[in-house]
Amino acid sequence: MNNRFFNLYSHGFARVAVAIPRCRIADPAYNVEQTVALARQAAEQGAALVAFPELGLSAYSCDDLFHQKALLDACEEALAAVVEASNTLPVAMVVGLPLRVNHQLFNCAAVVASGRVLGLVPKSFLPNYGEFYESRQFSAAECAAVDAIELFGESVPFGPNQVFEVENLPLLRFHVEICEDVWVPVPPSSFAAMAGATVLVNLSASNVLVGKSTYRHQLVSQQSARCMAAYLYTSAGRGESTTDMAWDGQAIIYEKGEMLAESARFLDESHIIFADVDLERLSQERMRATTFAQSARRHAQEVASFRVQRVKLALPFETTLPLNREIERFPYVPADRALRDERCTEVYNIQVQALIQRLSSSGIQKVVIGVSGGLDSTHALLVCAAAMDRLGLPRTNILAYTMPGFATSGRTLQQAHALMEVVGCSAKEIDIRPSCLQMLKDLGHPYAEGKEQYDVTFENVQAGERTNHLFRLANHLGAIVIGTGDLSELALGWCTYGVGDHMSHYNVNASVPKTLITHLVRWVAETGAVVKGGAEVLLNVLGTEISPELVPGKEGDDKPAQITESVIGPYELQDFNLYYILRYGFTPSKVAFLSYSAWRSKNEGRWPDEHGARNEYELDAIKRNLSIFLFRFFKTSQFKRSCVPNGPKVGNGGSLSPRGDWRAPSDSEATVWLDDLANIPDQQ
Ligand SMILES: Nc1ncnc2c1ncn2[C@@H]1O[C@H](COP(=O)(O)OP(=O)(O)OC[C@H]2O[C@@H]([n+]3cccc(C(=O)O)c3)[C@H](O)[C@@H]2O)[C@@H](O)[C@H]1O
Ligand SMILES: Nc1ncnc2c1ncn2[C@@H]1O[C@H](COP(=O)(O)OP(=O)(O)OP(=O)(O)O)[C@@H](O)[C@H]1O
Ligand SMILES: NC(=O)CC[C@H](N)C(=O)O
Repeated sequence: MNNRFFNLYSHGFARVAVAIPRCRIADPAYNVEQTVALARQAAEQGAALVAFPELGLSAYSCDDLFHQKALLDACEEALAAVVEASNTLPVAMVVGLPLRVNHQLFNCAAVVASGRVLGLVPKSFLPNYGEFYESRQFSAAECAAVDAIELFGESVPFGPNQVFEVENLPLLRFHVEICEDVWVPVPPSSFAAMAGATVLVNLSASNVLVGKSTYRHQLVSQQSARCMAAYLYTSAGRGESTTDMAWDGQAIIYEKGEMLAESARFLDESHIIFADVDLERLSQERMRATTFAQSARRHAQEVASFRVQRVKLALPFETTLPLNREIERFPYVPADRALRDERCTEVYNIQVQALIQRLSSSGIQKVVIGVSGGLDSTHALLVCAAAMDRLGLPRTNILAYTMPGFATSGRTLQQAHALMEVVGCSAKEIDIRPSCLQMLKDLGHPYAEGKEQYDVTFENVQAGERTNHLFRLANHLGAIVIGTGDLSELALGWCTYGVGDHMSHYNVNASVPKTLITHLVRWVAETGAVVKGGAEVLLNVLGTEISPELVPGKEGDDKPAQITESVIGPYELQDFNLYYILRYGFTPSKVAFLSYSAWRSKNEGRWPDEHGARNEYELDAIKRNLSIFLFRFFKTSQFKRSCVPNGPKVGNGGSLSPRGDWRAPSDSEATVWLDDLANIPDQQ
């Protein structure tokens, strides 16, 4: 078995931990015991990094006891014990202690790994207001006159501007700051991020006050977002002095503005939280947002002052280590109900606003749309209806046509009529078969002579005739043609080029993926937004097998002969692939690992609650469908995307417009992506 594939470290992730030991004031021997026990837990879980609270080896609330030699000596002994333990624990530890340097006392973080102190980081900003008196006992980092000290017989780098790199996991580069450091207008970690740190660690004490927990979340969320980094936050807990303050022991981990883990607060015992941080995603984000580098250039002097300390860790690279992080099945559709409702409202608003602007600026008040009774045209029709309402125009200004061809089923035809009626648009039916037959005759196609040759020409003649009718109707009636093709179809090249459903005057669906369209239509059915009393017909549309209906089924069979997803793969998998490849540029093997984490069992993870069929996929199915995606996306479909109609970008998952999000050559090879499939085992 290929264990490496099933190991999160193989895919640019790192497991990190934040630990909050129960402490005793001025009792380093006790505190180090608790600390090492938690570090052991972190190592057992395969974590590469674990952070402990500010001044954790002594306790934060020692006040003037910090000037007692016995306590300071004991803290150094405790640090030596941490170093000793690190010989057998393959995890980098960041612990807090008071440290004497040149007759001054510093509030320090010690970074310990592989039997060494890699570096010592003094606190830059000492709070001395309100309940804090740190300047009474400590000196700030800038007061230090040295950049290294002798400790345990070795020279150890000393200073705030240090980045620690795990050599055999080079994306893991971390920086350490201490509590108040992140509360100032420009925290030291901002410069560290620009100097290449992907993980920012904060050792805090932070007494608890009402509202403080929320504020810490805001700080950490913002700092991680702005720095495009992970942020690990500790605070002191049970055992600190309550003479004048109280402590809640809050641990939180964020990644680029998103919370990954949070501890309970006010616990009596030691506790630890873990998160699997996607370092590769952070690296990709920084590469894309080139203003990150511009900011680094503006602060070049400070950024250049960072020193890098390196260490190798004996991490569990070869074992199975599955991801312990929620990967949503539907990257475009949040499982959380409230978030989903918010997203649906927002997407409609964006699409409607975009169409309104186009109609207003062109001075055109009517739209032409082909209504098939399928999902995409249903959604586009709903957007048109909402736009007409907002413009104060009658819905009869939507000139909707259903155009049965050789393979249109009774079910979709009936659905199309029911839909147009419930929307209240102007509704007509045009039989395209005579004009298609004429074209097939002109082409000399065998179907014109009664032969059952259902090839791509046969298919595209129908798609083309529909488009031809729609454009000429638009000329004739003073309207624009509204496109319906969605993002997923464009990704896979699943549309008829040029004279076909590829073209329109304005495509409201251009950047909406199929899985989201499904939810938008369901949302309208549930909420009664846009169409009152339309639930039944919308649910029927949702319950219809997705098919282009271009090839007739068997005589008397009302089922479509073409099932789209049996050709191009399940949309739920292809949308997953699309999101991670388009948005983050991940390798196919990483996408497969994520997809496997999300889709391997229908009984794990959250589902959008009203979701219909619940599927699960084995690794071979994930790999097979990914292969279809890669070939179609990279090798055969870009020419269709190089010229697409105008249409709004709706989400950060990206659009495929060559004018915006996706510029790519139409004649590229797909080899590098297809070759990477070899890194995916066929079985779990
Ligand atoms: N790299 C390239 N650069 C420029 N042109 C290129 C090209 N590769 C092919 N071509 C040309 O393009 C043609 C292929 O493109 P195209 O004419 O579109 O035809 P094609 O992609 O072969 O067929 C359209 C497919 O989309 C499906 N479809 C159509 C309509 C709606 C839906 C739906 O469910 O939504 C699905 C339909 O079932 C069919 O399988 C080739 O015959 C060739 O002439
Ligand atoms: N019978 C039809 N009558 C009118 N327009 C049609 C018909 N079939 C297809 N079209 C037009 O061509 C577009 C593409 O067809 P396709 O079958 O891909 O879309 P759909 O049925 O709306 O959605 P989906 O692809 O999700 O089933 C439709 O959205 C519609 O605008
Ligand atoms: N230890 C500290 O630096 C505490 C100060 C910080 N503002 C807090 O309350 O979290």
